[in-house]
Parts: sequence; C-alpha cells; structure tokens
Amino acid sequence: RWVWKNFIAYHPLDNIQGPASPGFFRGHLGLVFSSWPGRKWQVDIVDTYGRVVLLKGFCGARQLYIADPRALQFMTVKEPEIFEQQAQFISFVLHGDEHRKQRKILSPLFNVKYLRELFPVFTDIASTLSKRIAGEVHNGAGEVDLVMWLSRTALELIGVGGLGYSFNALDGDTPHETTLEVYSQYDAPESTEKDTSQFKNNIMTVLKQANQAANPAERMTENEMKGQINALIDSANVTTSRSFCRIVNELSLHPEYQARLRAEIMAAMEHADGDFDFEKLEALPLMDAIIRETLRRYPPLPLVPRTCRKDTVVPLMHPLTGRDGKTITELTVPAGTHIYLGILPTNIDYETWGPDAREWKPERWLNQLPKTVGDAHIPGVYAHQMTFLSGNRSCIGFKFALMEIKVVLSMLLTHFQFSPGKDEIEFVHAGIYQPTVNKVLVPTMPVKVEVLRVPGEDAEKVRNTL
Ligand code: HEM
Repeated sequence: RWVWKNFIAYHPLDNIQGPASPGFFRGHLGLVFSSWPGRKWQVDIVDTYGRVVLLKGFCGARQLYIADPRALQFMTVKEPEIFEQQAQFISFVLHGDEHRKQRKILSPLFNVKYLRELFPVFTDIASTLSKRIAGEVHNGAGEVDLVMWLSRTALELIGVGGLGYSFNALDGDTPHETTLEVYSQYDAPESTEKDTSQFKNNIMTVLKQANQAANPAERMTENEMKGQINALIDSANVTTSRSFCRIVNELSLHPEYQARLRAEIMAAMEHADGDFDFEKLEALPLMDAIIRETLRRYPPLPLVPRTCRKDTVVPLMHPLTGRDGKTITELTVPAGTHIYLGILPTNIDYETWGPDAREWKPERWLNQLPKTVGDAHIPGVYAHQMTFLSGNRSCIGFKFALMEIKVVLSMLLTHFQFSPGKDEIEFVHAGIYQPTVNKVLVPTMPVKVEVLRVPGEDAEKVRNTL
C-alpha cells in the first residue's frame, strides 16, 4: 500500500515543478540544509520553478518549498493549527490551546512599556561589550573576532532582560550555567546575588506563577518548564547575535553608511545632552533603515518548516504552471506533507521589491517604498518581510530583538570604526546563518577595529571623524 500510495497512484503534488532528486534516501534534504550552496540554492529553485517548488525528502516523500505570500498568509495566519510547527525546530514546543495560553501570558513582557524599562540594563551590557572589544585592540587598531563577543552579548541580554538572570557572559572565559542550574538557582534564596531582581516580572517568574496557578492536571512538569526556557534562550540568542554580526559586517563593507549612521547617533546624543533614551533611539531613521534592510536581505532564518495535519486546499497569489503546462491557482496539500516556508526568497522577490531587490540598500526605507511592496500583502509582522514570520507563531521577541540591535549598534559605533579584515567573511547556512572564513564551519568574524573613543572617555575623536 505504501509503495502504491507513494510511487504508483496519482498524487496531487506531482504536477508541481521542481528539481530532480539527487538521491532516493535523502532527496533534497542535503541541499535544503546545506552550508554550500545553502541559501543560494533556495533562491535559485524559486527563481527557476516558481514560488511553490516540489522537493523530495526521505525515501521519496514529497515536500513543498513555498514562497507565495497568499499561501504563507493562509498557512501562518488563517490556518496555523493545520500547518503545525515541527517540534524539533526552534521555538515553544507547545501546540493549540496550550501555546495560545502561554503566548498570552508572556506577551506583556515583550511590549514597548516593558522594553522601555529594560533600556538602561541593555545599555549597561552594551557598554561592557565596548570595554571588552577595546581590551582586545592594542595600539588603537587591530583585528578582533567579533563573533564571540557579540554572541556573549546576546546571551547576556536575554539572560538579564528576559530571565532576570546574569550569565556573566561578558566576564571573560567563565563557563556558562546549564538551564538546569539557572532554573534551580533562580528558586534558591542564595541566588539573590546574581539575580537582577529589579525585573521581578521576567519570563521565568511569569511562567512559574502561571504554572502554579494552573489546574494541577494541566501544569507543566519541571522538565517541560526547563524545555520552555531552553527554547526561549535558543530562539533569542543565536538569531540576535547573528543579526549583530551581519549588520556590523555590512557596515564594515559600506563605510559611507557606517559614517552616516555614526553621525546620526552622535547628533541625537549631543542633542539629548548625553541623556540618550529609548524614545530617542527609536527615532533614528537611518538606524531603522539599516536594520530593516539587513533583516530583509539577510534574514537569520532563511526558512521555517511546517507539517500539514490534514488534506487542505491552499490559495495562491501567483498562479503556477504545472508540469502538464496548465495553470495552477491553488494547491491541494495532503496531510503529512512537510513544507518549508521560504522566508528569504519572499524577502528578496523582484516582483515585490523591484530590480534592486537583491541589493543591500538601506536607502529604500528612507524613500517611499514601491507600490508593489504594499500590493504583495506580505503577512510578516515586521516591515513587509517574513524575517520574524507571521501569525500566532511569529517571533514574540521581535521588538526585544530590535531594541537589542539598536542599543548595541549605538554603543559600538560611538566607540569604534569597523573595516574588513584580511580574510573575507562568508555567511553560511548552518540552520541559521553564521559568519565563517576560509570555508571552515566554525563561527568566526575577524574585523578590523579602530578605537575612536576609549570607553568612558570623551567623544572628541569620534566627533572628529564626522
Ligand atoms: C533578529 C532576531 C530574531 C529573529 C530573526 C527571530 C525569528 C523568529 C522566527 C522566524 C520565529 C518563528 C519560528 C517558527 O515558528 O518556526 C521566531 C519565534 C520565536 N522567537 Fe524569535 N527571532 C529573533 C529574536 C528573538 C528574541 C530576542 C526572542 C526573545 C527575547 C525571541 C523569541 C522567540 C520565541 C519565544 C518564538 C516562538 C514564538 C511562538 O511559537 O509563539 N526571538 N523567531
């Protein structure tokens, strides 16, 4: 029956176009998740076959790669319960009502009011980062591998900002606690020394309180709670740290934008007489444009996977041409089909963004966006892009992430000038993008750093560069 169903009988997806499978057992899996050609391959298949592509998974299983905005809207906003997340991937591993309840409980911790309170804490952490980087630069300029410091900063920001717990991640080579230690120390009275307890309402306390208040039969076990905390740290840490890396790298390759952004930040700071706060940071147009553009062009996650739970007809915005030459205006997706939601190809679609869609061009956000951007009805929660996804599984922490990026960038640019080091940095796909050099799959990002201002000292030299 399995052979009949999968290989002989008519299958509704067989009319969709796609590349030939490179092998029976792994199908295209090696290519979807490969580091080379990785991201480029995902864009190429959409360019070649259309915004829905038929791929093969294990033992010939049919899979779909989808980058059609209406289909993405349908799967993530209209029918997210049918197109469920695969548990082994990033994010909260809860489904249905449990997921909805948890999201509702946590939402207040990600709103602007709460983020405003976190601003000084973020600034402190970013300031420590500047000291650490300055400590690695001798004689005013040198190459620094920024990936380690930027990763540690992201960990510390989610630790203190999200969990009310300092990992001391910027304190040299201290090993980091496991979730188990963080979780149990958090309960213990002697933990107060490490506990940044001005944030009593952090994710950990809110989750614990909600769990205790729940009906005993519905309570999460301690292990499930730890799983949630782990998922949160994972979701928040690598995505954000890789975004820091990507933006710093782009600024090092585009010195004119780096100088303009530095001038924008310095002007706002001087105007505020050093009293730089959340609102002022939010109001910097070039900063916003650079972040939007980097996250659009280089989303840290190029795709997210889903599984279709029941036979469903999915509408399309862009009709496809089937293998039989006829037009397809909707897809019949059988239960059990694995689907990749194509974030990257949607973010850089020529029809939406115009002929410069694949350039890194922050200027587009400072001018009026083409009408086609609005007409595309991209369902994403942020800036017409799918980087933080859409619907009830969209990134709950995206405003948190944006504030982290803004605070870190403003601190870095008012202390340092970045330019390319001797090795070219290549961002490769390793589930998420990571910076590497010389095709070695170890996160590395050596960038030339010139100190413009020793942390804690006057900004005279920075002013002179403007
Ligand atoms: C630039 C940085 C970030 C990017 C690009 C990003 C992207 C995403 C994406 C694409 C998803 C959907 C995953 C899926 O459904 O399969 C997601 C979910 C999630 N993200 Fe983020 N994220 C970022 C930063 C953060 C931060 C800083 C936090 C926490 C402070 C966070 C917390 C979460 C959580 C908890 C979920 C699961 C939401 C749910 O299932 O209801 N993320 N993120």
